[in-house]
Amino acid sequence: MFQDTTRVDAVMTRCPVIPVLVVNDAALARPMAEALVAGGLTTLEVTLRTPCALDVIREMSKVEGALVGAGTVLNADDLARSVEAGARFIVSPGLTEGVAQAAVRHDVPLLPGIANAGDIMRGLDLGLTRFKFFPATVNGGLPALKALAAVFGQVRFCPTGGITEETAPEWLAHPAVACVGGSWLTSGAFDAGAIERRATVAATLGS
Ligand SMILES: O=C(O)C(=O)C[C@H](O)[C@H](O)COP(=O)(O)O
Repeated sequence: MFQDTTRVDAVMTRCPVIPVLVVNDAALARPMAEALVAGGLTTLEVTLRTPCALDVIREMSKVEGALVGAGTVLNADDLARSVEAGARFIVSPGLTEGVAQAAVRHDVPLLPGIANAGDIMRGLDLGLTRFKFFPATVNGGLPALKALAAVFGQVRFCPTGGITEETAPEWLAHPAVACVGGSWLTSGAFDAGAIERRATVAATLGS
């Protein structure tokens, strides 16, 4: 299997931060996406962790400038439903052959989660070189990523899990880190102004 690295890189390098979104109310999808895009974050990961997630993907995809993908994709069915709803990239917490094959079948960029060297080696065997490092902070943090990056020179990462506005810059400073993911942009009660302000800060991190 072969992954078109250029397409995954296009997803990973648009913005330094990918907001990881858990949206419980589809009515909030558009205003939330608009606030993030207004702040400069245009790559949006909608987790399939709420019943309305596919509707959220549909709604957010209507926002001009937004590149909307699906997160928490656990199997080939999740992936197919996400693509059908309009997801333009797929993020999974771990790496399975089923999800990797489905991404090739549906011709959609995939960012699968890895946690160790063995995961990365299985990914390389499947033709993958771009991974989400998950859960990043509890999994050894930046020292662990540095150790993995030293071995796998061709690999690029999107660390996710436990990263904050304060800690994102130290991750982004590592050359193997293309972007980071995080839920801090939209945490708390919905507040479009606060989301836009946080996005504005996040959009310039690492530059
Ligand atoms: O559902 C997924 O696939 C995930 O990516 C899990 C978490 O939503 C992210 O790891 C965000 O973690 P925090 O920024 O620490 O809240």
